[in-house]
Amino acid sequence: SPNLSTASIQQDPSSSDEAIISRFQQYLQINTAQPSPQYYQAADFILSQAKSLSLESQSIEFVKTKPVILLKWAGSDPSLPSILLNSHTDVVPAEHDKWAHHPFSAHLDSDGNVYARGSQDMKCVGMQYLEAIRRLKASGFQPLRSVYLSFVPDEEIGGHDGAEKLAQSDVFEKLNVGIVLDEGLASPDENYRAFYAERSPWWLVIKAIGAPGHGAKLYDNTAMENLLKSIESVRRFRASQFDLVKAGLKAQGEVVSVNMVFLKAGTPSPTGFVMNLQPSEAEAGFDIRIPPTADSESLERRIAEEWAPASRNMTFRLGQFKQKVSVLDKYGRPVLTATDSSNPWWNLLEEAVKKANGKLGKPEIFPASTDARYFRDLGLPAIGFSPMANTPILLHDHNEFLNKAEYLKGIEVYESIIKAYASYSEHSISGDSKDEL
Ligand code: MET
Ligand SMILES: [Zn+2]
Ligand SMILES: [Zn+2]
Repeated sequence: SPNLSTASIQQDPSSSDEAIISRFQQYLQINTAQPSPQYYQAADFILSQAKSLSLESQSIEFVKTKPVILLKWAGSDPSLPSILLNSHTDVVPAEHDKWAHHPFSAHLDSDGNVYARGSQDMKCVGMQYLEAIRRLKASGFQPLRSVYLSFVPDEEIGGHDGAEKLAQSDVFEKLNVGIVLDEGLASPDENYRAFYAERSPWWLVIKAIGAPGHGAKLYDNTAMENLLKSIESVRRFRASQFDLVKAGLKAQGEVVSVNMVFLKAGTPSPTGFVMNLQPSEAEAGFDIRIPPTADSESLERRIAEEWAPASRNMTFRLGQFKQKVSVLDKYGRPVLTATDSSNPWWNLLEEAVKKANGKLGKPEIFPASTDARYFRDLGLPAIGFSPMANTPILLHDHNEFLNKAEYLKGIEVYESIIKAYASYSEHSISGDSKDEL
């Protein structure tokens, strides 16, 4: 009702800090860890939240058992491009016994820290969108543009059955999205971080073969020796890239990262491995991340010629995770979201964060990968942003947590952003121009 006083808003029990944190905890307590996420439990929870907020909702299974939840807060002018607030529902696994608190207990400690897998990556953001809408609704705000929320599965395993399917669907096309917000990273200092692009993942496996032989014999061309030469070469390259970061010349997102993530070799025996036998095969796996502006062809040559040369009996595979490295979207335009006055959504975000008393650092390239790439590939502007300042970066780490006060502050920041975005009345924006092509 328009006569609702501030006092009566504050009396609404669902808007108390305790109720807000309790809803965050409930979402975190749903075990959506890969490889067997409880997607239906998460869907039920999100749909119940949507109902309490009177948002329109649908659950779409582009792939069976992997629901995408799509919520809508209808704007008064449906002809204007809409806002999409995206978040993923899955989380990476956690080693329970290495955490101070069970990773799905969402334990709130005496400092106000909420411990849980997903507290930073990125159940916080999904719930903050909803809480910001709760506050905007309570204040009587009416959006001009429609605001959509997508809760998507499988981001942590590539997003192929989640955001990628959504982005390529007819359902998505009908949403007429003009701007996408997706995840960012925590910031240890007082400045929030915002991301306008991201690196592409390549997951590389190199394999060496060589003559097997007695463990006591010194000879050339063993699989292990062949693999070790490659590992040394990868390490030199890694150091050259890391040195640029250490010298302050480049940010993490601006160099090629390569990290060895597995080693596989040896002849198994009941007690471990056979010790007096040099194996005939050895493999190593690497997580590589490539900035959009990098020369990926030269990297591919380096892999073929230096890291896995046929002359050293080596082969390599890049599998389904050789994501394209490109500075261009499907229309041949820059895939990097503009962070200058050519992109009104960027200016609106900057102003809205400031208005909520937040500080924003210089826009960056996201060092890992997010679902935002599927939307940028469509030619849409997408900004990676998770409002967590004064917070150690703990995504994918043990004891991931987010402080209650930071979480609550983030809700105010989103309230300000969603208000600014949903009120923005200009028709001609960078996100629309795809229609002209
Ligand atoms: C390679 S798909 C992306 C999964 C996850 N977000 C990562 O960056 O590792
Ligand atoms: Zn994430
Ligand atoms: Zn992640």
